[in-house]
Parts: sequence; structure tokens; C-alpha cells
Amino acid sequence: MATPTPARRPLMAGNWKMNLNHREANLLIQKLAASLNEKQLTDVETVVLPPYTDLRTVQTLVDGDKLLIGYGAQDLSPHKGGAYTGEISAALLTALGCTYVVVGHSERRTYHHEDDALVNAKAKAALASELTPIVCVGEGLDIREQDGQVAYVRGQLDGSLAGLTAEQVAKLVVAYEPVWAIGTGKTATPENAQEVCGAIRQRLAEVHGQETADQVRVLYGGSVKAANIAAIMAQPDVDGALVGGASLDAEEFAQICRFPEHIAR
Ligand SMILES: O=C(CO)COP(=O)(O)O
Repeated sequence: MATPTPARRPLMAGNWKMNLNHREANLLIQKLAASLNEKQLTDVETVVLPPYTDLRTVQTLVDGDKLLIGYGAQDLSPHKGGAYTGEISAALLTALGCTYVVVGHSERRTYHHEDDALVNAKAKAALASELTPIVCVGEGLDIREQDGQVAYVRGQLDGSLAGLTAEQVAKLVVAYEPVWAIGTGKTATPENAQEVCGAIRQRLAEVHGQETADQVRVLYGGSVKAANIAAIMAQPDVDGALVGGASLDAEEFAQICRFPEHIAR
């Protein structure tokens, strides 16, 4: 008899992007902590990804009040340290208690010309420091209009995860964020999300084996809100969400993290 697949714990990660200073971060974390009880924070892993300048504040709150809220950064340098003006290394992030880091967000790929090779180097730098990379992939509107999303995302995934062992892949998170759905209010349908998240898991299984693929959490991102999270989470290969705009409102993000209650209703 096949061993049952261990359940993947849902993960809701709030990408604040370039929003909220450290005082505003303080307020949002306090409100979030007040809106979610211990069971909710145990059932669904809740993570915030603030700007670098907020990380010390978030660390102080999380440590001081023993909050069950994880945190991390939105990017990191592929280099270990040294003369790289303006960059932040994995070691600087782990020193602040970060456990996650986003790599290859479409805004970095577009505005900073980051390619799969650089995303791959960043994922490796994160893993070498015990940080969990959230590796972002996703097609633009032109590719979606030609129905090329699956092939495109498979290519991005192969490039971004090149040279990683199955053991390393099992530890990371992949986020599927169709570029046309980011900040536009156009959410992919739950079926659109499942098609590509399922294809991501299938590709991971082809390269690293089914057992590894079954451990990887695959998130959907793009105009996720409290109103659409339950339908997205009902898809078998979607294990959570990478939330932008809606994560800046503590109550909205808390409602997203409480999605099992929306499903039960
Ligand atoms: O880019 C995103 C998260 O990383 C999605 O942003 P929105 O939720 O604002 O569409």
C-alpha cells in the first residue's frame, strides 16, 4: 500500500512590497496578532514580507510577544557579503530572525532585469543560510493570450531551480504569480491557478521524484482577497497564497489566513 502523502500546511505570505514604514509595520503586526488566535496561526502558517527597514521592528514584536507569525524579506543578494553597495545578504537576514525570502518576483524580473540564472543564484544563497526561498514564476499577458503559460512556467522553474538537489527542492516554496493578475484586480480563475500550480508540481515530480514534489508548497499570487481565497484554496495543488495589496490591511489579511472558516460556511 502506498504511504499517504503528508499534508502540506497552508502558507499565507503577505508581500508588503515598498509599503509601510517601521511605525506602520508595528501597528499592522499588532492588529494581525490580535485578529488571529493560536489555533488559526497553527493551522495556517502566516508570514509577512516587509521592506528591509521594518525587519528589526517585526523581529522585536514577534520575539517579545512570542507571536506565531513568521517573517522574511522580499529579495536578497546572491553574494555572501563584502563590497556590494546597497545589497542585503542571506546572513544579514537570518541575523534578524528571517526564515523566508522571496526570489524572482516578477517586479524584480521586470524592473531589475533579473533572469532565471540570477534567481537560481539567489535561491542557492538562501538555502545555504537555512532561509526558505519563495521562488516566483509566472507568465505575462502575451504568453497567456497564446495559451503558452504551462510551457513558459516550466522553463522558468527549470532555470530558477537548476542544480538544486531533491532535498533542497523539498524545502523551498514556489509561487505562481501570473503577471497579468498582479495588482490589476484580475484574479486568475481557480481553474487557471490549478492548471499551472498542478503543472509546477508535475515538473518537480519529473525532475526530482513524486515524493519531493508532494512536499513542496505551491502558492498562487495575483489579486488574492478574502472574497476569493476559499475558491483558490479548494484547488488540490494550491497550498497557499502570496498576497500583495490585501496584505496591507490587517483585517483583510487575517480573513485570508482564516480561509478554512470561509470554506466551512
Ligand atoms: O505580487 C503579488 C504578491 O507578491 C500580488 O500582488 P497583488 O495581491 O497586489 O495582486
